[in-house]
Amino acid sequence: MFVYSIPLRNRFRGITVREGVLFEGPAGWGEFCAFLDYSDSECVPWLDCAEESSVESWPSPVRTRIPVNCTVPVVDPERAREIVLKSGCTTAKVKVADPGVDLAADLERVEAVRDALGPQGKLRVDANTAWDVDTAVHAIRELDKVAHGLEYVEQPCPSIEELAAVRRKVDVRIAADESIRRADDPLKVAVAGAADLAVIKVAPLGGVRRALRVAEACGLPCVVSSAVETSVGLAAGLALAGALPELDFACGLGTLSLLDGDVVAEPLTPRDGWLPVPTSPPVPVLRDEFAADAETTAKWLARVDRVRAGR
Ligand SMILES: O=C(O)CCC(=O)C1=CC=C[C@@H](O)[C@@H]1C(=O)O
Ligand SMILES: [Mg+2]
Repeated sequence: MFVYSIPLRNRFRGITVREGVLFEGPAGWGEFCAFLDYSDSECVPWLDCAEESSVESWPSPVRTRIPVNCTVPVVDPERAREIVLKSGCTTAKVKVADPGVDLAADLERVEAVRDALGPQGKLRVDANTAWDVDTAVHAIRELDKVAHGLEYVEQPCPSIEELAAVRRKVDVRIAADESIRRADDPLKVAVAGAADLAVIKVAPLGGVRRALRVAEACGLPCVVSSAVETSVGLAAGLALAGALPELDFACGLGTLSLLDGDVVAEPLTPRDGWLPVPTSPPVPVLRDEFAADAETTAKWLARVDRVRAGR
């Protein structure tokens, strides 16, 4: 097992360093990198996903490449513009509503991203559960105006009931993320009519096969998005996107650029907004540069043991 620690280029989701474990099995390499705020029981599907990659081959893909969005963290407008232009992507996802950041700053960031994308580009935002219903309705209307049309808003509020209420009040499509990846039952969202789209992440859903079953059962158009993994974990997300019977939206898998390094020789960095669908996980080159220190290594190995023991 190799425990890695890679700095992020910009603070994202409250973290500045990404950590995780890579391990090899008969079918190749898997990555276990559940965020540290996930409890041991919430980590079980993440470990299942890593094990699927290392012991089983992935289902056959129905496409060879995946369109991806660039991901814009909560940065100033100039940096946001730079990220979009450098990415080569025609779809951008902008993070909004971070703690302590007001709507005016979000509006400026979104305006800069629209400017960089041009009128044809698609622009979506992700509020990561930050708003209540009234705040969401107000913010979405304002953001939609400066964006000259939002493609969708990801997880504006925490609960399914709130998502459904916002969805009834705004014209912008609602995508569910946390309501799927941190839910006891990922299908409740669709049943409640709370979202127009499902964001599916391969690790929290327990691997490619299980995520395909969730996609089919929820019956909503899907966007596959990453958990900010190295190329080893991203490959599983691409295998999922490659195997989905239908894929009508760019996926949030262009996240390698959020990390200041990677563990493979040929990183899964998008070219002109596309990533290839791999048929097996890439083999990492285990360099000292990204090896975690002894304390971090011990922490992750103990976490793997606890998660294994508890399932
Ligand atoms: O969807 C993307 O463009 C990139 C992935 C991404 O935004 C996320 C990955 C992992 C955790 C998150 O908080 C975040 C998300 O909420 O979608
Ligand atoms: Mg999200």
